[in-house]
Amino acid sequence: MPLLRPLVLSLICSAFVPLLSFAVYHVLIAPRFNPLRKLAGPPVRTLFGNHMSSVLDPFRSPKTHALYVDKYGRNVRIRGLGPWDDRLLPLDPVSVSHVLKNSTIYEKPWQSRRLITSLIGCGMLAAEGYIHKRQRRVATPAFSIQNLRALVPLVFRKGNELQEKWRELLDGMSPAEDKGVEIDVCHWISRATFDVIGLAGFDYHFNAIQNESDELFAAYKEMFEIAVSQGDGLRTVLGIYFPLLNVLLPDQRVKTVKRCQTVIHRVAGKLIQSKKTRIMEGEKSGSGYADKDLLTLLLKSNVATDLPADQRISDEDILHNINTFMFAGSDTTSLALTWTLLLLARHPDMQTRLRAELFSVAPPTPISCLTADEIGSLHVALSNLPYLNNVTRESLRLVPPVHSSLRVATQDDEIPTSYPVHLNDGSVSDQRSIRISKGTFVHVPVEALNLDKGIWGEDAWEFDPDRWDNLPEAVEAVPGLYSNLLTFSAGPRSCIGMRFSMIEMKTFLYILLTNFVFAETDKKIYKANVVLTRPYVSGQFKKGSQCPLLVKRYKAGVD
Ligand code: HEM
Repeated sequence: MPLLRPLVLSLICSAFVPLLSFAVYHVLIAPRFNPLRKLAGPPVRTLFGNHMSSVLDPFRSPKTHALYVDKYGRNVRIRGLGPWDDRLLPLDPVSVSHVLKNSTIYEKPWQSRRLITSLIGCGMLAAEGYIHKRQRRVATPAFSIQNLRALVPLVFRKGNELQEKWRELLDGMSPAEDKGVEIDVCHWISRATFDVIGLAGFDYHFNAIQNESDELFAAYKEMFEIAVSQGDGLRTVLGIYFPLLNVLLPDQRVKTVKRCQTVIHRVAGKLIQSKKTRIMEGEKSGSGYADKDLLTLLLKSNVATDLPADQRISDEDILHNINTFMFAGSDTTSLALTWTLLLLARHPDMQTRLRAELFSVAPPTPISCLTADEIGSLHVALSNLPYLNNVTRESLRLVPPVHSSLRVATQDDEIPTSYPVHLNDGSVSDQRSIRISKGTFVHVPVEALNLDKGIWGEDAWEFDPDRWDNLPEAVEAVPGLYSNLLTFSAGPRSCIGMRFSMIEMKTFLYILLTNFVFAETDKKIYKANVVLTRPYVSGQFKKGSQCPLLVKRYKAGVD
């Protein structure tokens, strides 16, 4: 026994010394040689002080970004989690564009990928490199304009079902003084977008507008709520760095995720198998299989004869991507719609103008009686309405559901700049690039570029759909998959579902605004970034995201 003690001590010492050296090197030495240190940036007052909440909290971030541009220029050094984590915050459109275009150099950090993978599997959101490329290639045909057109009738159907449900709610209550009935539009639209993505994604009826009892719906909902819950942050972080901990000592969060995943695996796995069988039977009989949901299209694209065998993806990957569409495609769209309705409630004149434009293309027949062709024509008419287009773009500019994103440099790089670079010593350099070393985090500022007064003009923080008829020239430099906005990101990792969400947004706006009038309640609604930018009622954060609005039936001439 006495002999063991020195042995244990020496073992501890031999583990402790390398660990300490590692920490000292990364915390105190390596940061001194980080080229980012040369850039100007806001001061850090304590050893573990950081700028995360100033940059990420949408209540503060617009002012923070404006102040940074003013004081430190358009490429700013900010502090991440600790002294080892100096990050680049590029507010120069050329620099942001470089980061997003070069997705092999600037990858998503392994920490966020591991967290996403632990919930929904390694689908397109989490995968990198060759695996991501293969998945994106298989999924791209499913999102073509032609294939999405086939999904339009089901979006109309669900929009109409929501409208009928709200009518029932209004009929069941007697609104005082005809002001309208308070409805949490955030909650209801989220149920409807879940229904849409269930049907469009894999032909599955959640029926969430009617009730929330479906087993698969409950599993997805619970898992996504865990993803956005504050929970025990430290335990979650430890689980990311030491995944074995989740296996050996699972906490409540890990157990719940496991339970949800078991349901999803069983129900969605069965769906995948039955679709595969039907596609094969269709091929054998020569009659084909005509369903147009994303799962069918993914499966077909995966067996297409022009796709080399090594480019195909497994059934497991297919399931992970269906999970990914559910995760990436439901809350984002419902939040975009919720924010648009809130903005229109705050600007009744714009709501009236938009409603008039929507009525100008409304067919005389109720939606439930329209043929597929008539719905197709209505969809085309809606796509071409200029004010609807302006309102949608403006809302997506002003409140992008994805507030910002993160990338990490996988190699040393030079990032081009188009504005003078402010340096740490107070000087301003006209250098045309900045050096980034491997391992540096880059904050992708979606909201910041969308709201930049130097780009969009002094009224950039206001809701003004008409701005889109006369944009400042500087807007052209902003990278973006959609209308020079970073809302759907840009480059090879931009949003694959952008067109689909536009169909959903415009259809729902058409149906809801031609049936109802929306007004604000006296509750104050504010934005908070909880994975996505969500509405909360002031003083009721613990109740979760909500957006109560006064809703009443539209009556011609009483608008
Ligand atoms: C208003 C609605 C939406 C917004 C604002 C939005 C926004 C975004 C953004 C900003 C990204 C890039 C994320 C990053 O770089 O970290 C992204 C990626 C993605 N989105 Fe969307 N999205 C929306 C709707 C949808 C829909 C409806 C779907 C699917 C049906 C979808 C599927 C995806 C997928 C799969 C990715 C990952 C793409 C890749 O990495 O290759 N999104 N989205």
